[in-house]
Amino acid sequence: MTEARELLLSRIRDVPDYPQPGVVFKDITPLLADPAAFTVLTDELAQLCVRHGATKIVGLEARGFILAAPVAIRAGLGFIPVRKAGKLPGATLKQAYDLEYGSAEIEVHAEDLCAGDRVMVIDDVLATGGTAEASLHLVRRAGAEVAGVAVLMELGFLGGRARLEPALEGAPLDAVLVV
Ligand SMILES: O=P(O)(O)OC[C@H]1O[C@H](OP(=O)(O)OP(=O)(O)O)[C@H](O)[C@@H]1O
Ligand SMILES: Nc1ncnc2[nH]cnc12
Repeated sequence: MTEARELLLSRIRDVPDYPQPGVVFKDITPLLADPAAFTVLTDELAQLCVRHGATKIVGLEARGFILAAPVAIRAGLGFIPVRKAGKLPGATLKQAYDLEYGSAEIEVHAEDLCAGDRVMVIDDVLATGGTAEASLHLVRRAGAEVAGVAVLMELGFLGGRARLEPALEGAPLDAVLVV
């Protein structure tokens, strides 16, 4: 493992039985509090966006926002928020999905994405893949193309990559860390 990955891994805290028994929650707040680690991560994700020819960055509420916003600035691209339902004021597209500990709906402003956009979706964790899968459906329903999905951490034992595979339609899924 590279020094950069070791640094990132060391800044992720395992919280057992949160938010429900049997779940090990991957807490990224120690990483966010360390400017060196946060910078390493931002640079790595921004490089992926450039490599995959993205023209817009989508961040997934809420932890995805924290990572995607500095990445968008670093990559020189616009940031588009995908929010939990009921938060965006304009006309939206909405998509329901299941995640490791419940179910939810996400939305995007329909006017924020359009044909010709190549969208990189950024989030902190890929667990079951439900959130990322729903976001890819939103991106395509808005008429845009998927450049890729990039996450800080893939929880390999939950099989999110396999679930996401059909929705990727050949676009890359990059995880900085696989645990
Ligand atoms: O792969 P999945 O099983 O869909 O899980 C991954 C999603 O779960 C977490 O978000 P959560 O909905 O808990 O929201 P938060 O970022 O607001 O804490 C995480 O930030 C991912 O978005
Ligand atoms: N185990 C987990 N830790 C952090 N975020 C998550 N999102 C879904 N599952 C998660």
